[in-house]
Amino acid sequence: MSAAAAPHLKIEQVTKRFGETEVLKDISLSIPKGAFVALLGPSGCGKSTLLKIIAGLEAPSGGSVHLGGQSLDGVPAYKRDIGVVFQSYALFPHMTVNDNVRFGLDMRAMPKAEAATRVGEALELVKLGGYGERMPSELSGGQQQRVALARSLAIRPRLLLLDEPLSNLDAVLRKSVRVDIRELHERVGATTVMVTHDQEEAMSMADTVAVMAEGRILQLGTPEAIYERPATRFVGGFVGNPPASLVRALKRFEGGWLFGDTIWRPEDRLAARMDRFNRVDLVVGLRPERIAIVAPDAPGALRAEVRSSEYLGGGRLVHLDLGGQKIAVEAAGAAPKTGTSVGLMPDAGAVMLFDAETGVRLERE
Ligand SMILES: Nc1ncnc2c1ncn2[C@@H]1O[C@H](COP(=O)(O)OP(=O)(O)OP(=O)(O)O)[C@@H](O)[C@H]1O
Repeated sequence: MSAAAAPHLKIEQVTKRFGETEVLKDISLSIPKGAFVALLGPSGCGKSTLLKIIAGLEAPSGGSVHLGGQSLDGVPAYKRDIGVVFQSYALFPHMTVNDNVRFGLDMRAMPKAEAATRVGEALELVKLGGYGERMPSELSGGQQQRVALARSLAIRPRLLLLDEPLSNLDAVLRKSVRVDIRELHERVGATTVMVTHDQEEAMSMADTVAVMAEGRILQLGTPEAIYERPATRFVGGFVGNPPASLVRALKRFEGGWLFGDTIWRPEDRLAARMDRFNRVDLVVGLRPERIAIVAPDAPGALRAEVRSSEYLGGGRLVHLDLGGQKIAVEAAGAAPKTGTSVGLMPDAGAVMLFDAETGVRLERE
């Protein structure tokens, strides 16, 4: 491998135990220079622990971490040249914005004039030039988070780690800071690893997403790949807003599948796909935005009963009962009446088929 192609951050077979509990199980991940990677997973899956191991705030039980080709084994956190932004922005309340941003530079005993230039540059980067003399209490939550980012960037880190950077912000600010951080990444190109449990954040900000569960990486890929081709039922049911509905189907006869107490005869091409696996039991993943509501007796439609609907501004999310299983469908126009039967016509190309036992997606490329 040429030096240029070597990964900037390389995590190899990292494990972590706390007493008897193994919270990270054989994690390997290679991240090229300039990438923005999100570690996405539910609470407790080990993503913060992995971030702390990279930062040097926790030691791994096994495996290794290399940055820029150099082993970080035994290198203390402050010597790693890694910038970390935590969810609580942890600004010093009694210090001005300038002094907060300069903090890491003072720790490195940088000459005053050079430090002042760096502070100015970092505040410009986060669009807070002119705010240097303010106290943190005179800034909004989003601005405070940007000061925390500037503080991390001022040291020109080899790696930027973001631990749930938006979770202390309200819903509106969260969306604008999300765009700010992404645009900052486009301009600065700092290699970034962000931890989040919010799939929308991960999918919209990062260019590579690592979906984690129970101490393992289940899938690593672009947001598009993870959305279009989830490796497992867990990933399909975790990403997407709202995520895919996962319904269990039992084969009744060639071309006829039972969902609870409802028989479905999918259109020929889809029926052939489903029959091909010669299984009696499948989990079918259906994306709410890839299903049309049609007449209940339309050929190839699934029959379901409307339970409720939510108005979402641009459309509605209709919740239905499919032979005792839940399914959600995005619909434009008026809400279908609760209690009525409708037909659901999935876009055959977007139907995902999973092994009911292992959860692994069938038809993997
Ligand atoms: N210092 C510790 N001692 C013992 N157990 C710990 C310690 N730190 C974390 N754990 C446990 O390790 C598991 C993973 O924790 P971690 O914080 O990495 O998860 P997470 O995916 O970041 O979750 P969250 O989003 O809730 O922070 C959890 O079960 C947690 O209780």
